[in-house]
Amino acid sequence: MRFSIGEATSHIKSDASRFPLGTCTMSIPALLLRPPQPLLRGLFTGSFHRHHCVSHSSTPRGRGLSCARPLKSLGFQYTKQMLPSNSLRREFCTQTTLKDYTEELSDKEQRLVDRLYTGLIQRQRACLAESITLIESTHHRKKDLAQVLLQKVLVYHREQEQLNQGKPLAFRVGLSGPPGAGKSTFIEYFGKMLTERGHKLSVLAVDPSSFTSGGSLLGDKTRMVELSKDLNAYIRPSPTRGTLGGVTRTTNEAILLCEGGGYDIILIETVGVGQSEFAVADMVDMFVLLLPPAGGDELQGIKRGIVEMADLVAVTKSDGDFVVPARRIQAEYVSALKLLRKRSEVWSPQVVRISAKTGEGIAEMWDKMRDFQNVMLASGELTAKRRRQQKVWMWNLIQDNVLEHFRAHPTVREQIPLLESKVLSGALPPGLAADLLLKTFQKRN
Ligand SMILES: Nc1nc2c(ncn2[C@@H]2O[C@H](COP(=O)(O)OP(=O)(O)OP(=O)(O)O)[C@@H](O)[C@H]2O)c(=O)[nH]1
Repeated sequence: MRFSIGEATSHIKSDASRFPLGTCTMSIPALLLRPPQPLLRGLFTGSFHRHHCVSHSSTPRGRGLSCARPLKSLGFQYTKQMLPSNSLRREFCTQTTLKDYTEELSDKEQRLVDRLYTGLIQRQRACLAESITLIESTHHRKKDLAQVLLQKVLVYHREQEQLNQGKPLAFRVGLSGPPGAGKSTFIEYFGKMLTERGHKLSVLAVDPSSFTSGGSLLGDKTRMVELSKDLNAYIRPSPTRGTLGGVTRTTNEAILLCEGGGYDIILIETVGVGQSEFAVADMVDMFVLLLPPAGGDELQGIKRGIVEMADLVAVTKSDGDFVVPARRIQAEYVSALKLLRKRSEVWSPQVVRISAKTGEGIAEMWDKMRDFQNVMLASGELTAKRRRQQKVWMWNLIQDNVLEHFRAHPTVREQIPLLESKVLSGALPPGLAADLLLKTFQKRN
């Protein structure tokens, strides 16, 4: 009896909620949400064909172990709890072969993926840049190729983490602050300090305005002139494609590529006035907020929620005439943070003062960041946080995908304007309109 991994992955997807966190170790690559055809085929060439998932009569039904090897070689790690019942295991393994419904990657495509992957893990910046461009592509075939590449990188990433005694390969830091807070001046100084200390730093700038303006303000290299010339630093704008899910997906995937490319500190920069920092906070180990030594008015744009997410607040420009206001802001935030709900058992958010002009406080700030990383790692909170983030990431992608499918459904699309106008005019309650649309969607699915 033959079974398909394609079916199996969709099974994992539909049953994800049945496997409680902690009973299974499974990375949830984006591909599970819309397994692209060439991806699946790309993954299963080689070992899959050799370990073809055929359940012979001698194989006890339900053991399902004949599929373990190919799955594992793809980076799907699981424990027995992932296959809790015989029937589930049977379903998992009783399908048609993947080969039957996937086409081959063309030689050219295979060569492209291989070249990017090899270049990436050999730490070639050009290959990293090209790989990120590939994952950002909206072209459907390129999106598929990107997923093949990502899955390869994910497997490599996991191997490297195992070699590193299970410790994360990189420290992921989110950095936010209002316009003019001094983010780029800080990153320039901080980045140089880190590369001089032997680190490899990647700066991914998430710029919500880039979608509408067509440009990338944060990723603009003129903002960090010195750092952009540094061979141990890589600066990259991360366009959002206008959706929160867009931020999550592209940036998350870019993080993975940067880590695969040997960068051990990943800085994700956002402007702290929109929604993107909330998405970014769900993909970093530590969230740092930069605040200028300014009065309430200038900080109006900063959302309260952002302060609550901060593990460290740095008051910038603490030099010259700004020292006094910087001290005042520091004291205000120390008091404010005390009132916030504790988010960690081992870490309380701190407030420091820095100057990227004089360099004062920046080495100390880095020490605090390392302290954070160490205590969070030692307590297990960092690992738990990363696991939670994987789940959030998965659900963000599901939400995005489901909504996209829903809106693209021909009958639903046809009915939306009418039902919307009825809701607007008060002729139909929103709940009923939603039910009607959902029923239409379900009927055709
Ligand atoms: N005195 C002083 N000025 C600073 C410091 N850091 C930045 N500035 C100044 O503050 C202004 C804004 O700095 P940027 O680094 O461009 O701020 P940003 O947060 O990147 O701004 P956006 O690019 O608009 O988001 C510039 O004029 C800097 O020269 C500092 O440590 N001390």
